[in-house]
Amino acid sequence: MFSDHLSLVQTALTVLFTHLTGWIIYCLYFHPLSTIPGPFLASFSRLWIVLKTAAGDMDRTQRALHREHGHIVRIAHNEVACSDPEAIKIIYRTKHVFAKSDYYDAWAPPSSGYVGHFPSRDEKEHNERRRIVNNVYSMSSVLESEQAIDSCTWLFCDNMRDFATQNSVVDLGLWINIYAFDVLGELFYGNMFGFMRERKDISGYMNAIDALLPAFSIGGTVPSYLTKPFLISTTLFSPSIRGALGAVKHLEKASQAAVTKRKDQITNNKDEKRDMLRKMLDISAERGTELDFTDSHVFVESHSSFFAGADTTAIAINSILYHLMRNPTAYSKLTAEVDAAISDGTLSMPITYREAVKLSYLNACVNEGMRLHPSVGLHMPRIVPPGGATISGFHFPAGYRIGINAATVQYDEEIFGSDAYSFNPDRWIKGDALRMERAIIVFGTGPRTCIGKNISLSEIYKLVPQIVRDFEIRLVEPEKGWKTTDYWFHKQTGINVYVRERDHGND
Ligand code: HEM
Repeated sequence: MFSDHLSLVQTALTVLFTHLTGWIIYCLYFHPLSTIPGPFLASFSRLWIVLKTAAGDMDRTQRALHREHGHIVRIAHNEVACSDPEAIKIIYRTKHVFAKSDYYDAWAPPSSGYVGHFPSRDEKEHNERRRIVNNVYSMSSVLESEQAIDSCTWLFCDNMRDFATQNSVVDLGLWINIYAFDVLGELFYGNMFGFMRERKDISGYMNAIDALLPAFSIGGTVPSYLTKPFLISTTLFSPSIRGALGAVKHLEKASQAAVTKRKDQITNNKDEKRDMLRKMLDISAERGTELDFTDSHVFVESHSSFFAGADTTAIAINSILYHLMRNPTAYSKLTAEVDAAISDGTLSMPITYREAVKLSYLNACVNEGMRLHPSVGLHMPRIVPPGGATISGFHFPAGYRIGINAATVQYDEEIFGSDAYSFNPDRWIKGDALRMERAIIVFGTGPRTCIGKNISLSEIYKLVPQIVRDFEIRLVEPEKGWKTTDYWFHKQTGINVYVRERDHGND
């Protein structure tokens, strides 16, 4: 009896071993991607990409891999990372698109309807749904709410003044983050959520996003049949994920209540604000039936902006300010440019977006801060469409995954020069800016490019010069770098600063 069991186990192990050996040999020598270099573990499984994503430093890992192997690296048996600037226009093209891969399924809410712009993988449906709201996100539409952004900027500066008087250490990263949440509250609900007023992470929402990001990033990289079980088991076994989901639910309820309240005010003619929420409610009221754009779509649109838009914007602003603090020459040049523009009247107070974008050195600092530390630090995977594609000299059959990480392509030394790893805003003034711009994918590109880009740019171009004008900020421990974690959002922590209010006398 015992020996029967033993031989059964032996047979099973032999079958397993033979199958695994056969699979590895196939992947290494006969698979369509077999000639592409990369880590051994990645060549026959998805284990490498899962483990490296879980480590939270894929940006550095991928840069090292591309330095070693070139533009094309196999990061799973069926997936490739590409760092070739020339490939951007192929992989993220607008016609015969490379659809989003199943990575994005992990980010989709459990829903039978449209899952939202970001996770949607049905390119046709996405295109139709996005067209309904595109105008609401245009720069002219966002700037109709410029005063709302100003009110957040004033509150931010008031708090900084307080800290300056107290000479206390400020966690700048946290403050920029809560600023970005409050701006979205103003734009999408006509009300700040009160993060800055309360000086805290309301309902633990920021912590909730931090807890969910690793689960979604890893859930997207495991084989697709494991995505759901992985997400369910993390919910069951991780108290922090359960807590995070509770916080998200809480904010969802608050958002729903805000939408309902606004609708009531509109019905009673007590609402004159032309913010994003109002514009979307108007679309729903006027053409909702024809477009199938109901209040619940409006709610998803507003709520998902919180998830997608606050951290990303904060990461960009943090990167610009952090690099300026570590590069005193650049910081002084920017301060001089802003001061001069205020003195000669080309920049008003409060600083307007349209005036700020005309400042060349500010532009250079913004571009350089987002180039060196893109807010999304993982590659954006797509599926090679029918017919296949030739990219960087390799032919890829249909169905395989390929993507580019902004944190690799934006370090390309051919394009950005041998100092591509350094913060050097002057490259945007002295170098070939158009050529460099073509290699920048901070906001993605093609049909899935970021819908909230104009919101972020207006925040960045208004807040950064305002801070530079009103304050002098310096790192508490300049020799100590920030800490970063890369779970799609490439977040920084440890940007502790001293703030001093600048004295402009009578100028
Ligand atoms: C500096 C700030 C931001 C950065 C760097 C950024 C980055 C990106 C990137 C790289 C993508 C493309 C992802 C992909 O192709 O896989 C994207 C898409 C998206 N972003 Fe942003 N984002 C920012 C701000 C915002 C804001 C403020 C919002 C909302 C208010 C937003 C909402 C979205 C949405 C909904 C998508 C999906 C678009 C689609 O597929 O149609 N983002 N973003």
